[in-house]
Amino acid sequence: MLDSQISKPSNLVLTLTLVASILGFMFGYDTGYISSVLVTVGKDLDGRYLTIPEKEWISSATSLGAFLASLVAGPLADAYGRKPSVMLCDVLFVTGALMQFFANHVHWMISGRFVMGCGVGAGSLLAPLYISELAPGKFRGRLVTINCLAITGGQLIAYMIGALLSRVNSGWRYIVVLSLVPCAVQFIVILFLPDTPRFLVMHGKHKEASSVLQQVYPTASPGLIEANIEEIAALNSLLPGDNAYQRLSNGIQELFTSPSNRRALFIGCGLQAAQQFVGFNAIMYFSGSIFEMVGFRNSTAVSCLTAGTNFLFTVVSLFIIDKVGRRNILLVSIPFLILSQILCALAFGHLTINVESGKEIGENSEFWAYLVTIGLVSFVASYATGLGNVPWHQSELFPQSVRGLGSSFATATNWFGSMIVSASFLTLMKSLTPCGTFLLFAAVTAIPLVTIYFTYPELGSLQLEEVEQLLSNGFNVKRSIEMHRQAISHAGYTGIPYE
Ligand SMILES: O[C@H]1[C@H](O)[C@@H](O)[C@H](O)[C@@H](O)[C@H]1O
Repeated sequence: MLDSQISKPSNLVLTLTLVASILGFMFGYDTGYISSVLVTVGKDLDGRYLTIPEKEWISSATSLGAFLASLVAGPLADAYGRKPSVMLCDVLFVTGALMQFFANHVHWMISGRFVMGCGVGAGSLLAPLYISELAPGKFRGRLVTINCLAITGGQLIAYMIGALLSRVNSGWRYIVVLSLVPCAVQFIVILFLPDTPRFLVMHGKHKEASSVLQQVYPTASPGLIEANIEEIAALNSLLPGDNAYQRLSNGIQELFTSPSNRRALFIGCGLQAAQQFVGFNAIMYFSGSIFEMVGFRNSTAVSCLTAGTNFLFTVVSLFIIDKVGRRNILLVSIPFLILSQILCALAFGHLTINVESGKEIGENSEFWAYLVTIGLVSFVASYATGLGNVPWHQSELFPQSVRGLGSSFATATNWFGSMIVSASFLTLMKSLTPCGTFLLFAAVTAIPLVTIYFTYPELGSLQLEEVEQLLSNGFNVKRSIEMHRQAISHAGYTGIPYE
């Protein structure tokens, strides 16, 4: 009802979306700069070149921290608030960045990446949660996706700065320290912003919650605002329990015992696992190293091509996703992803590469090096259009009572996958050869293609309660496609999933 009162998001909603999206930007920046750091760090740590396991540890420490933090971030945000949790992320970002900036030993660098990773993981859960709880239903889908743009935008900027500073002595330390700027901005601005109405109601602060809602819906009458507060309170009390711990354990029980929640969890975690196990972050974290191996002299600059493609196709995805549908976009983009992986494998098969030294060896033809580049760019483009974006719409899978918890599990699956891929990529390249590694990625990518075909219904145009109903007695893929078709042919449909 409240949604009909407004035609555009209020200033508070826009400001908060932008400020919360700094978490997405930090996610992108911190995971993005490692690609150039790995090739420019030289002998700055422990006075010698990094070994393969050290490189893998430096990149995967962030994913490990993020994995652990994403498990606790949901309950933490429920206990202490979204706002203090975001501020805690900033403290972790700053501590981690300073540890890396001053690092002279590999273990300090790894520890700094781990601490920073804790902030990245918690932030990857908090940003969509903060935005979706404050945003009016009819803008929610689009506002949440601004965070996805911030992630890939952060990665692109990290790559560009990496390329600019690649010839500067110890330039990598400046790339790291620059990340302090957005955190500081976020920490200061968020001090002046409120927590979400849902959190305030959860903690009995009804007066504060009404004042926030009034800023979200400036023209709504006090009566309507009151009714909304009661609605939020009723939804909050769906999960029984006298304290946060009891509600958490009841929530876990509900998530695993209700058939519709179990299916939602299967889809949410499955999509996030697919997003990572197709191997995309092997490119994101190691593209500098890959381009160096195939013989490009300015590998950090060439890497900007992949980060730029990722950003560009995320924009494309945002414009078409609601019309085309989440399911269709995946079913069309994943076959292109597989073809691109096979192309990379084929091209790598014609190059002589020493993964250990990270340098090109032998008489390699430029043709195959360019073909690797084309393969990688089309890998990134097909990924960004579908798998890079769709899994982050995870919160629409779960009913309000277990939304935070369900999203926590899905986010943790994402970081678990990211950790495994980044910790094993160079070892796989060495033991299976680059050709074998990309063939393995192609084989792995075929699994989600088949699974999505049989079990992922089209949810883009459904109301939240309809999602729960749809999943209650099966995956109902056919029915969901029919419902989506009807919704898009319906004149008033705007393509916003929560409307
Ligand atoms: O959605 C994001 C995005 O696609 C990033 O480029 C990628 O590095 C992340 O792992 C993913 O979660």
